[in-house]
Amino acid sequence: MAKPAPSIAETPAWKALQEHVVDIEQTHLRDLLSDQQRCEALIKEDLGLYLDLSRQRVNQTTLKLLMDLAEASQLRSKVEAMFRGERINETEDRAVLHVATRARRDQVITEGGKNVVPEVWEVLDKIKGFADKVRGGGWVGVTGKPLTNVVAVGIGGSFLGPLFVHTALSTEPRAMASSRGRELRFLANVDPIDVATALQGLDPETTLVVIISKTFTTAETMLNARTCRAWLTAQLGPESVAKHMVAVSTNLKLVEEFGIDPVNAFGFWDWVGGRFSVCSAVGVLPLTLQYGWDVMARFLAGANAMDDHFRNAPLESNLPVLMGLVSVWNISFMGLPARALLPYCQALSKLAPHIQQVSMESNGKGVDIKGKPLPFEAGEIDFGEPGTNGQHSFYQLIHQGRVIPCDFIGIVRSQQSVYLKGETVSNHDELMCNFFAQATSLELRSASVPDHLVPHKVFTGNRPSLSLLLPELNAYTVGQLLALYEHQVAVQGFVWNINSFDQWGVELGKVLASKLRTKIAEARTNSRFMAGSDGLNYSTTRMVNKYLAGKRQLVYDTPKDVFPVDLLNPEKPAADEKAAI
Ligand SMILES: O=P(O)(O)OC[C@H]1O[C@](O)(CO)[C@@H](O)[C@@H]1O
Repeated sequence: MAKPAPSIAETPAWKALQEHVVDIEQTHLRDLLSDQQRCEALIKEDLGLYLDLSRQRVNQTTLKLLMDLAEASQLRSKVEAMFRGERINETEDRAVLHVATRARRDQVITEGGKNVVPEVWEVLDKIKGFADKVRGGGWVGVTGKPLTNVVAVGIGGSFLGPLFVHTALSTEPRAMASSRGRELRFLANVDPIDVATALQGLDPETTLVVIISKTFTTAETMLNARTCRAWLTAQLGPESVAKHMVAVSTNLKLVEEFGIDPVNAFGFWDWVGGRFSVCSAVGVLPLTLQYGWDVMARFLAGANAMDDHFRNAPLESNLPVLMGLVSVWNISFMGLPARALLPYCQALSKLAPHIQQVSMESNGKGVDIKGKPLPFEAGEIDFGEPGTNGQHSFYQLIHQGRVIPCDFIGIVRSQQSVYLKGETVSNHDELMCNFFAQATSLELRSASVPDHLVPHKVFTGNRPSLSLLLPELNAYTVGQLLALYEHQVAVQGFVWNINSFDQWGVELGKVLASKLRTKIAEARTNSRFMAGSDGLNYSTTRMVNKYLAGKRQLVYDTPKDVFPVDLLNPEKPAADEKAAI
């Protein structure tokens, strides 16, 4: 039997980095920053992006050792295997080809020996054709009105990426112009409050509902889909589904069973992971309906440019590779498992929620790709908020509490320019002053204060961060940014030798929720509280009974086969309240 490959942690490259930590710990970041040559070596410019890694606790030796680690982990060949369509998602026996969803029409990317790019473009052309019709009034609702509102129903990867891109574009002048008079909303949470938020004020006659689910089995999405269907049909009749509901899925059979004409379904493939699916119909359909094809074509081109860079640029100047290796350094060697994503741009307010899923669902793993327990902790704890809001929230901890590596993201030209007469600087310059100041203040050590306040006011500094400057935030650069972070996460996983493309950890919760659904339905149907014999532990049984007793009635009213219109009408009491009156 072949001897199992040694863990990456047993390689000389890993051990050399462990030993190197001692050297770095002796050097304060302020001193590292005084070496201009070092700084130059750590500032990279490509594709119009400016990446400054000089505020990381690394020197040229660290970089060299990280390159050795890349070599030891066979990073290059793993990246190639991904682009070549090999089944690197071993536990699901799937290729990982989200890069194909933004391939140029003339590119060749194969899966199972077949070029998949023509199929990708078939769907993109279908999206363009459909969106042009809806936007141009060639596709109207059952009552003949144009469909100006879109509600995208989906969760996780079928929600967070599209929301991130929508938020990034909704204030961009060109995208704003092309979306005038249109509205795009999202419905993700199975909480009926989210239904109310998503549908409130919308007229079903002018609303198109897009159900987005890779599997078309996700419980939350399917209940929300049925709820939206009930909302539409209650007011427009069952025939409205054909005109007001379309779907995005890999499971076209279930789409049809749901009642959506397969002609109005937009497919994708099992080789696109949910959290990497923004550039498939998952994101491109709702976003093209909102912004038009030209905008979305630029978004795809931006992501594609970053893919080319990731595949071809030398490791030493490869932006996602460098970001990935530096984060592995922070997490696995410097003992800094968290990272704050701090865009100085309100339009990037949904970057952190999206990257949380991309990163934490991908790399939150405890075993290597062959199933062997990892001798180190993989994964990164990601969180973030746009500056300057974050400064007035959690930055205190970042400055004087725990050490959290920060990604500062700044934009050279704002989407929205304001410069008031009498002000020293423009509003955007004011924002960017904070961007520059925050990165600098994390590196400094200062103590010029009265003695008794020294312990409180001292900044130990020496806190790593990176800065990324984008020339502007438009569809193209949003595509670049998305792909940059997707690939950074892949680099981490390749180095740790884990499978970044499965997500078995989220399955148990789904199974238990389903079991509880059955139990709660039984309790309500039979008008009885749960007993210890119901297969749930004491704690759960007690809390569920508290919940059941807390409702105004243990047993439901007869369920409604139409949407409770009063949910969206504050004038009328809700159904539960009526029952209690
Ligand atoms: O698109 P689907 O199949 O509804 O899945 C939604 C999400 O659920 C997950 O499987 C787990 O939460 C994600 O990976 C996925 O993005």
